[in-house]
Amino acid sequence: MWTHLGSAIAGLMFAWAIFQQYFPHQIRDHFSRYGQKLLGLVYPYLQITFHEYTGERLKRSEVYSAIQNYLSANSSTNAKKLKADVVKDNHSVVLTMDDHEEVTDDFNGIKIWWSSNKITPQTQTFSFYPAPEGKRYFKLTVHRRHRDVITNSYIDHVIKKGKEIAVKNRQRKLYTNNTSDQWYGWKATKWSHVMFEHPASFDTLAMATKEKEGIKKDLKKFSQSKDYYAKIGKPWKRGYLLYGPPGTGKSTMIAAMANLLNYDVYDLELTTVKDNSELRKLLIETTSKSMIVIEDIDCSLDLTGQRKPKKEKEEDEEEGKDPISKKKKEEEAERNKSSKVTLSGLLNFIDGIWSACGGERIIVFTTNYVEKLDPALIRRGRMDKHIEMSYCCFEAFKVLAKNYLDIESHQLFATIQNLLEETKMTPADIAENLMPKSDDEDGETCLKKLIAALEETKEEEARKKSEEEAKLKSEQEAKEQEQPAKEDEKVKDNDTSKEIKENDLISNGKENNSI
Ligand SMILES: Nc1ncnc2c1ncn2[C@@H]1O[C@H](COP(=O)(O)OP(=O)(O)OP(=O)(O)O)[C@@H](O)[C@H]1O
Ligand SMILES: [Mg+2]
Repeated sequence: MWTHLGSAIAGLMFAWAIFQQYFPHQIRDHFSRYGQKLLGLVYPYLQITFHEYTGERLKRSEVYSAIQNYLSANSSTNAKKLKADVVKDNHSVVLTMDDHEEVTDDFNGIKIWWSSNKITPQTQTFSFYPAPEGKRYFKLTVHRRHRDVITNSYIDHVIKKGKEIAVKNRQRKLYTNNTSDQWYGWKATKWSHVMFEHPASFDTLAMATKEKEGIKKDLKKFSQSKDYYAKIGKPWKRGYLLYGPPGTGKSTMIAAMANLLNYDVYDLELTTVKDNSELRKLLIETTSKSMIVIEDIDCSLDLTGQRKPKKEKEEDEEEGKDPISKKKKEEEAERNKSSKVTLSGLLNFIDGIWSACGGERIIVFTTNYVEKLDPALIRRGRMDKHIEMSYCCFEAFKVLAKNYLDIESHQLFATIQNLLEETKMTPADIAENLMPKSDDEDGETCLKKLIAALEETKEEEARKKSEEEAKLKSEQEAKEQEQPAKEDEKVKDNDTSKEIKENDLISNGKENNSI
């Protein structure tokens, strides 16, 4: 019976195809409605299509991408024709279904057919531009009696699994913003990117264990709190302020954070952003699961909203000598004249309505001078967590010794611990000393080298301290010497003014008498 029904359907479909091809469209239109209905009565299958591009702005459909990922995982054993895409460090190859291929899937015993299709546009005119790509879509076919299972749970299952596969396959990116004159023309992009391949992790980050664990916990909690943020009615984002002297690991920490959460990084150079509206356009283009980083925020924007290019002082010295750098500097100054990213613009970006688009974002500011920042910029709620990156403590040193020398304990550690408590050395300097410079430098030699460097720093600090104390003392003495001299002058001044007053009185009296 099923074979008869099958051939009847095939016959009907064939007749339908002939009809579509040879009859004028007026007649076709007239019959098509009835034809579809008739076919619908006997055709026992349900078909659902998922197009690659949807909406007027031709945004690539997330559902389509998820299905593509899901099917790639299933189809490589199933489909006969596969397409190869190279992903992740250009090393691994992901196979996806080729156009016009069909695969089957099984969901709780239900058989589902998936086909990948492409509608190629028919262009008759000659054009210099490459022919537009066809419109791709996936078609799901299943028996009608499973309609509820498919629409209620199977499609959700496919999308969820597809997204998980995407996260696993994803090669993360490091974006930097382009200047707006690069935003126009062919292939205009607001952000350029390279693959994000920084090796830093929380394991290799040198800092006190308790603090480190606290930050890791905070980040993990944030990334799993989608529902919580929705419940309290706040956009799903969190601000981090990293502050501390140069070389204490602020940039390293950002890389470790991105690696922990598997996020992209948008490194926003504010000095090249013309105004608030440009800033908004840039940020709207950022995707979720990302970190937006503004390094050295104190150099990028001053409190009045006037822009200051980075490393201005260093360039000033060079500028006089070199005509090229002078020209560059003039151009930069010209650009900055028209730059109007203001503090309020930046605050809007942090907590404005549109900053919530997409969600799951971490905003990080770094600075060497936290005291220079406007309190409005860093108040809790905007920069939710303030992290001080400071000079190397013993716990941080132990991480570095393990990373650089594979040493977890050593008799010299006690000396190093004492010295670290008495001196201020950044993890960057410690790391530099611990790194073997030649093959014959073993772990112990490097530790001794570090001890020597720490002792030198300690002496230097002591010398500076005593110099400062001597300076303070001499200033104090100078002040004290000035004091009696001033008081003498005051007394003298008082005497003279008394004399003048007395003289005035005498002369006034004379005048009065004369009247
Ligand atoms: N806490 C740390 N843990 C591990 N390595 C560190 C740490 N701090 C510094 N380093 C090492 O020192 C180098 C410089 O550190 P990093 O660039 O992170 O410092 P920074 O605080 O961002 O400095 P700046 O304020 O100048 O930007 C890094 O490449 C890293 O190797
Ligand atoms: Mg840095």
